[in-house]
Amino acid sequence: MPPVPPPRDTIFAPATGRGRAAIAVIRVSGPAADAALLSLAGDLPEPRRAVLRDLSCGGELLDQALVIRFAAGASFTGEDTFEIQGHGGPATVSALLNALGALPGLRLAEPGEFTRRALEAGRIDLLEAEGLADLVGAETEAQRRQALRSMRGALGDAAAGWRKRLIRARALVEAVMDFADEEVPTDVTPEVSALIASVSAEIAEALAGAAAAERIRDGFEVALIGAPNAGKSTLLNALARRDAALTSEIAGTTRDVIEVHMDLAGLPVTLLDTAGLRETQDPVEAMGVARARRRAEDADLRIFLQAPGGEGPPGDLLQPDDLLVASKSDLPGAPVRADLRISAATGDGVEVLTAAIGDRLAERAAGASSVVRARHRRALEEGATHLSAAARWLARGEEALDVAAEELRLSTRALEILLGRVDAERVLDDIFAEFCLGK
Ligand SMILES: Nc1nc2c(ncn2[C@@H]2O[C@H](COP(=O)(O)OP(=O)(O)OP(=O)(O)O)[C@@H](O)[C@H]2O)c(=O)[nH]1
Ligand SMILES: [K+]
Ligand SMILES: [Mg+2]
Repeated sequence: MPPVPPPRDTIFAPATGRGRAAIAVIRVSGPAADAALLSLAGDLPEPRRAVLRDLSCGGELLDQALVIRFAAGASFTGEDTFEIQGHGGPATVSALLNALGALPGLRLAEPGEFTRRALEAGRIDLLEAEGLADLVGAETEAQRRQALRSMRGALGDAAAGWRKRLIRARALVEAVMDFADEEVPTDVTPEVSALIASVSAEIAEALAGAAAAERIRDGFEVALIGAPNAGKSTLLNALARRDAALTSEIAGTTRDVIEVHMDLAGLPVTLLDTAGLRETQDPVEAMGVARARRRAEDADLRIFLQAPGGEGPPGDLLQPDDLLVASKSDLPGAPVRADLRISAATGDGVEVLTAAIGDRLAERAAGASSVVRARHRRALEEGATHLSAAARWLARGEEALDVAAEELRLSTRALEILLGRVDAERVLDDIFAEFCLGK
């Protein structure tokens, strides 16, 4: 006899954020959900109907709340589920959570556990779960749009289509192999080659937009660089609208890289304030300068600041798209070669600079594909590698058909890993660690 699976816990968690609020939503899912609702509300309402109920525990009234019940098979998790839309005060939420925790078979959910159950029940697939995690975490407009596309299956649909074509390609190759010594009815090589070429081209196109998509998800890095006292930290504070970095008239004030996260024209941006670039005998400042160079090199965009009479741009750090900014435009001094002029002290030109940064990043963001995670990119790169190997073996003719078929199988497998149809367990913990409680 197969071992009997242990009875599944019924899980509950607040689905809305902590703190004072008009309404808090608490979600409950699992086999004991109906019994729990019956005990709290005194009856079992019809599914998918919002009903007002007095919720009590041991004769004590806890809240008057809206309750919605979802039956197994017609809920997000696939299980019996109900939601309480109660009053949002922290004490009310605590009282409801305590009451739920005291009921038999109920326990607090782990982060992401509702979504995990939805995935296990086949209500959503791995890529949709990832999109959902991104949507819950989305802080800017570009992230919201991208996550919503992921959640609605943008990459999943494409990958499923590629997989189908590659399975056909492999079936064709294997059919020829089965005819080994007989007359092959038709030459299938042109169709197989065409299938491989078209899928390869589409994967290559998706991969070309991966870097931009990953940036939209994780944020673009923009580094402020320049000589000491160019006004980098003062500009950072002006852009962040808060005192994020120390500023002073002493050259070499900033040492560590200071990061400020912000929403710039709908795009997620991490601004980096860095140590002023110069030769220095001070070992700690020298470490700061080395760090500044490293981070500036890795950043998506560099803003080089030059104050009147200040040092010009270093030839080795700047790239064609970077911005040259003349700083402290309120001060007299010989004009320097620059894309624009700003004064962080008066605020002059700061908005123009923000717009220029936004334009440059928006141009890059426009090239984004639906390959939003490193996991997706690696799976597609692997698939593409096996596809080009398959194409090479196919070109060798009949004696290499079995190797070509094997390479086609491996590329299909890479797509299945992407889709979460194989090997999903391995990535689940990473994905669900990102979720907040109650999702
Ligand atoms: N007049 C004027 N002074 C400025 C402006 N921006 C910064 N300053 C002054 O210039 C000095 C240096 O500014 P910081 O922001 O510390 O310069 P920094 O580039 O971060 O310097 P390090 O961290 O030492 O590399 C401070 O005294 C600022 O008040 C500006 O737009 N106009
Ligand atoms: K300074
Ligand atoms: Mg500074």
